[in-house]
Amino acid sequence: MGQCFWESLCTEHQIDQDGFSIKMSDFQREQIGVYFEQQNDERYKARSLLIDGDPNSISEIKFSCIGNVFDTNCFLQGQWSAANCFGKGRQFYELNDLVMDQIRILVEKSDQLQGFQAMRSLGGGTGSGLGDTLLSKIREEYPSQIITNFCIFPSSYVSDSVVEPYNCILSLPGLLQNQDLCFCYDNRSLYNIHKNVIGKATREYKDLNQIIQMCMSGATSQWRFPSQVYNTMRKLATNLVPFPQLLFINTGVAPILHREDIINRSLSIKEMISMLQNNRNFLNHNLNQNKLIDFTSLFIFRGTHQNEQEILEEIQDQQIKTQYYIPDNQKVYQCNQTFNNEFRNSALKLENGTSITETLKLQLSNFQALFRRKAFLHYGFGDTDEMEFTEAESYLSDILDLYNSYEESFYDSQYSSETQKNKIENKQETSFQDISNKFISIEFPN
Ligand SMILES: Nc1nc2c(ncn2[C@@H]2O[C@H](COP(=O)(O)OP(=O)(O)OP(=O)(O)O)[C@@H](O)[C@H]2O)c(=O)[nH]1
Repeated sequence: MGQCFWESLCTEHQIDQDGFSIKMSDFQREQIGVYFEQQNDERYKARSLLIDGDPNSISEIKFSCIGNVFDTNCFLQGQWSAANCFGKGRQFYELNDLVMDQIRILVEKSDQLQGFQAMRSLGGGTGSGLGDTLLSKIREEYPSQIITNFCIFPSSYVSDSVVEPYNCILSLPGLLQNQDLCFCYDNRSLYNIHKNVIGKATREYKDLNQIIQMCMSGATSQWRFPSQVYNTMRKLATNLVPFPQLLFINTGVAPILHREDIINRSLSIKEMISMLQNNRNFLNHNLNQNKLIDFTSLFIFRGTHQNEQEILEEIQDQQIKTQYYIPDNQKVYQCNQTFNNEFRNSALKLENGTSITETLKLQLSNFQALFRRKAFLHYGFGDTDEMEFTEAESYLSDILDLYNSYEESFYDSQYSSETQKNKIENKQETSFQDISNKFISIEFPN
């Protein structure tokens, strides 16, 4: 996932395998310092650390085509894997200090720190456990900085490890306490997208990651290229997260087609918006589409600039089914830089709303199916005791209740405003009063 992301960045900013710029345009250069640091020899180095318990996946990146874009100090690895266990991932004590030292060095090298971006999977022991420890250490040392997470949610469709729901749920309390924004990519939905939309049932990470690559490249494009809309991590986080703790972002992608079909195809805005209305194009599927509400959303269009007013009108026209909890909290950002320099145009919808709940509910029920039977606990979960399992379970249940209460309050307020409206209309008929402005009041739950 990390490799895909950095490959995209190198392609879109015209950086070659050794870190040299190849005909970089001013547009591509202007914000390049956000992700790359220019060395004295003109080469660009990624501002990144690659961390793992065991050396295998790190070696893969080190010897890949983008291996030279990373500084040798960026690769931080232990000697063994966390064996799919959250508690063991938290016990990589020797890595903690190493990583924090390198983070301090990277922070010192930056002129204007925007925040931290983490990429990890929640199903394995290292991504969940070590990720949890490191992010809480970062929060402790840099409390005012924004922390953005790009997380993969596990699925039995893709992985063979049965204890992944434990790791995922155990890592959620830390995620909610220490982070500001979390982009969620559900492996079950990614598998379904490949099977149902592209027509190729695959469990191969390289296939699943192609869609993730498009999402991550798009979601970070407003920081990487000159932009007026949410051009820092903080602006994106403050505008996409209206309620603390409801910080999970779902992503819709258009187009999702065979790569060969996409490259030479130009899609109209209307076609892309229509694709983004379809639940099948989201990285967290939710079948309960009619009842969903959006708190906030950002549409990102990549490719040739279009008239923004027309885009907004098209969104309004097509979004008959989507319900908005907060009025006017829907923004559009257009980026001339195309995805990977190969798509003519593409679009994303970053959405904070109740569509994410299906992924969370599924993880919770998979966790409960194991935990009720105390299954696999005898393998030992490192320093994690049963109380921590129970607390993590109730933490997520509370979050789901919160989503539910927002949904209910929205539909209650809609119902009461409908009743109000009917009353007003009845009154109009009899008294012929001119009521020009009708306001809909929205009640916020406690
Ligand atoms: N989509 C996608 N999922 C991945 C990828 N790599 C791992 N996963 C998923 O992430 C989970 C396991 O993560 P790993 O990265 O193998 O585990 P880890 O975090 O290194 O932890 P340990 O192996 O226990 O040390 C499983 O659910 C995998 O299906 C990837 O490149 N793409």
